[in-house]
Amino acid sequence: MMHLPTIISISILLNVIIGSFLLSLYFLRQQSSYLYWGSSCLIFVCAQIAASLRVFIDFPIITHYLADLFIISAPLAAILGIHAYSQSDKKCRNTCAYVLVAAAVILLLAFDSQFSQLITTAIIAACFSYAAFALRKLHVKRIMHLVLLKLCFVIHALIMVTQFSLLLSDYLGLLQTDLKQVLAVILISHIVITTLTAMIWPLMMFLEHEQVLSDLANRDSLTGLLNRRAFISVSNNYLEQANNNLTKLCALMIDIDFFKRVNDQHGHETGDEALKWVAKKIKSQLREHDLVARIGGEEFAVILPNTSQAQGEILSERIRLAIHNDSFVHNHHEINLSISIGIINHKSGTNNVNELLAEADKGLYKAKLNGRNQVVTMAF
Ligand SMILES: Nc1nc2c(ncn2[C@@H]2O[C@H](COP(=O)(O)OP(=O)(O)OP(=O)(O)O)[C@@H](O)[C@H]2O)c(=O)[nH]1
Repeated sequence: MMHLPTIISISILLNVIIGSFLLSLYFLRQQSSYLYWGSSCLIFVCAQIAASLRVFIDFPIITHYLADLFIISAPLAAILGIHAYSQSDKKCRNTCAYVLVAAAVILLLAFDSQFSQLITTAIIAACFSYAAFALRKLHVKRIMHLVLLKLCFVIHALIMVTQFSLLLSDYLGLLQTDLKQVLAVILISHIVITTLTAMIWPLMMFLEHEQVLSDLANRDSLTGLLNRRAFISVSNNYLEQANNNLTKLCALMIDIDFFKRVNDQHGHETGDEALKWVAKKIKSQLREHDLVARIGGEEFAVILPNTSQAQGEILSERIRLAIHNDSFVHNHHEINLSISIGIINHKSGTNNVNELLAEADKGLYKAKLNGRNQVVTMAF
């Protein structure tokens, strides 16, 4: 059997560290989800300290009543944290306050009886079930962390439902056995899983914000493709590798034909949707390690590593046909789009991707002059 005081001490320490970290993030970024989650960790610490005092003092208003209120407040604060992240915490704040006030009144009438434990357990079981449900509102890219968090809440809710059933059976005199051991195991699970939940949340938030910052710096916000700066930086690495390994690499410059007409005839919003559609079409024809970026208004660039000129031409033709043979449909309007492509195969020793793109651009210019909707290959 695990040593309960040791587990409580470790949990208090971890929750103090995580809670303080989240509160300092709140003061730095002024995002209330950090305030709620930080408070949730510190309230849970207060709950553990108040409940642990039962061994030393006989003062149930603190060791039972206050401890129970803290135990209920911790998941309520976590729920507010979830809603604050999806900016829907205003309505939820009142509901949480009502639950807390109702619990405070009911527990005041029964805080020194077995009944208080039943009420506390029922409320936190409901809180954890709701928290798992509320997570659906979070739009995060790291699904794995979200699944883990949901799992923690669901397991926690199940543990609390088990405790509630045992306590109720005992209260009604249906059980002949001593519940002490089982309740101790449930208590340990409650402490461990709360601490685990407190650890997953900041990790998920941290990685999520890193992703947002990285996207802001490296991605085109309309299409989600790389922007010019990130594209040039990664392409130069690809070029260096191609030179070192003596492998072939192709660069493509792609431009949508007569795109001004799309904007003029259907409006800028339709033009934006058309850009997204073309970006998707281009990406759908590429391999995972090919690079694609939107480097200008209606201009895209592609780098194909480990690709010979013949392979690059086949792929360019595939991209062109994917757009030419399909129609972009928006607001019930069917719009036929086409693209022109300039392609160049790199010459060993070329170490600046801008040189390659300039050559591919010459091919693109020729394709436009020749009547558009075609691929033109350039050679060094
Ligand atoms: N909707 C939308 N339009 C854009 C964006 N960036 C550039 N454009 C438009 O793209 C059009 C580009 O037009 P042009 O450079 O004249 O070329 P084009 O009409 O595509 O003709 P060719 O390239 O010669 O075939 C302009 O009307 C720009 O306003 C954007 O982010 N969204």
